[in-house]
Amino acid sequence: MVNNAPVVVSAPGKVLLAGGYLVLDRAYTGLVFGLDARLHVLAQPISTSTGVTLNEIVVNSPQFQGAVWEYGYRVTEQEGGIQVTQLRVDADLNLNRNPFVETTLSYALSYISSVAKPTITPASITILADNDYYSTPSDLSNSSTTSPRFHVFDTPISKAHKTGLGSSAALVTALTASLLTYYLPSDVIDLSTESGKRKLHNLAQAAHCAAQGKVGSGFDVASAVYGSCLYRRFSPSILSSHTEPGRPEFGAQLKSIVNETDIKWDHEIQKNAVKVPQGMRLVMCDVSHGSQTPGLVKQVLMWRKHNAEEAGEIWDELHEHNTALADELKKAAEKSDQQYDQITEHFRTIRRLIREMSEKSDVPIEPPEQTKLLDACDEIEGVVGGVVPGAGGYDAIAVLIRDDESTISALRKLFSSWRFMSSEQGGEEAGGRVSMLGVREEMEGVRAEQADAYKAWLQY
Ligand SMILES: Nc1ncnc2c1ncn2[C@@H]1O[C@H](COP(=O)(O)OP(=O)(O)O)[C@@H](O)[C@H]1O
Ligand SMILES: C[C@@](O)(CCOP(=O)(O)OP(=O)(O)O)CC(=O)O
Repeated sequence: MVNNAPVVVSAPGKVLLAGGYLVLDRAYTGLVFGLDARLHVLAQPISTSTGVTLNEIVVNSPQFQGAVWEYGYRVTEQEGGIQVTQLRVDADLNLNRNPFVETTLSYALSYISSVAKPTITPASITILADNDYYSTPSDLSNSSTTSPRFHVFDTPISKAHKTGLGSSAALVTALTASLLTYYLPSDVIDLSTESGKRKLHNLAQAAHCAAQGKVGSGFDVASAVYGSCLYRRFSPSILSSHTEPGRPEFGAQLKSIVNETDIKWDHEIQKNAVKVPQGMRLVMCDVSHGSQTPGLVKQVLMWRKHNAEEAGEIWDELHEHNTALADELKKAAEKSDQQYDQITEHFRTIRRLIREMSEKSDVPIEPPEQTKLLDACDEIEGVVGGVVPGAGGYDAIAVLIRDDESTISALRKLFSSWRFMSSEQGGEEAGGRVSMLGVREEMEGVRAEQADAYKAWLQY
């Protein structure tokens, strides 16, 4: 029996410490850490005083201006699932759409109505992002003022400066999880079990790929569900042949894909392979106004295609050190006499190989400005090693450090005077600042939260 009591689910952000690009290919794995910056999604019955029509789901993201999206929904014929339509869209149809929210609603509600026949009652959904997902003015000056739990920005979400922690994957995962928990009884899906998590993973990957309009490796959704892990991707063909929401058979096809009725998903999640030694932590640093690097993946893959042998050698060597890094971290976490020299060596080799890949492909994965910054971090006592995470470029660095005040304040001091010049931005004036985010690694993935802790956002 479903009681539609308020539900809150959170999912972590991510950093791909090792395995960028390689993880797109099933032959390789990615070392991904979940982060303690979470995206929280509240689902609750809608309060009728807002003049809600019969079948309506209202989603809002109260940290941003104008971030309210209202949707109508209806059951379609021929097992098409549930069709979701945005209501009251402005004259300019593109004006205020949120493709990640809209697609996730279509996918999750279609799945829900295909596995059981619950009444999809009107609901209010609230999205809250931990502060480190976006640069706030206090980050930019590296000051240590205490900020409210959920910072309210004076901009629309499209203008917020993202710090690259994977907000859309965490949002899609937490939204999917909260809808599943809100509408389905626990004997149909229970997210605290392995099989429940697996279904959540499959459904969130399907929704995230559809919303993005492309099939990435899925490491971000995987870590949002499972937390830190060594990840091997699923075969893209699993998601290549289903129809669109609202079309005949969509609901039935989605149910079969998510429940693995015909085809088994072949992703691999190794939770046990990933550890951080006690007394160490990851630090994420954001380069404000760093250039966007959307074309990197295309260019790297094109280079690999045309230089298969050369690329293959670099990728195999990189993979060896990526997995060795994970192994050494785990070993250091499991024994008491802690020696980090091997870990430092793997970081350095990984960086050398990434630079080689950058040069050969002519893609700025670890561009010279990032090399300078990472080298300067390496000089600090207590820094074990650092890399450009994920796809690299100018946006961020990730550093493994000894978790003590002296290392952290030495890094802060370094960043406080650092002016970042990317050649793409050109000239002295364009220097961005580097700021240390408050986030660190976290092992846990998706998590059911106590609704009481979100009282200020509950309608009753
Ligand atoms: N707090 C939020 N509230 C509502 N939507 C969000 C929020 N955070 C992210 N999103 C959705 O995710 C999109 C950002 O996704 P994307 O550009 O892929 O960035 P990221 O790399 O952080 O995942 C936003 O445009 C919005 O649609
Ligand atoms: C290149 C990649 O392997 C890693 C990209 O990692 P990022 O962390 O840079 O990704 P975004 O959050 O989308 O910016 C692509 C992939 O695995 O999908």
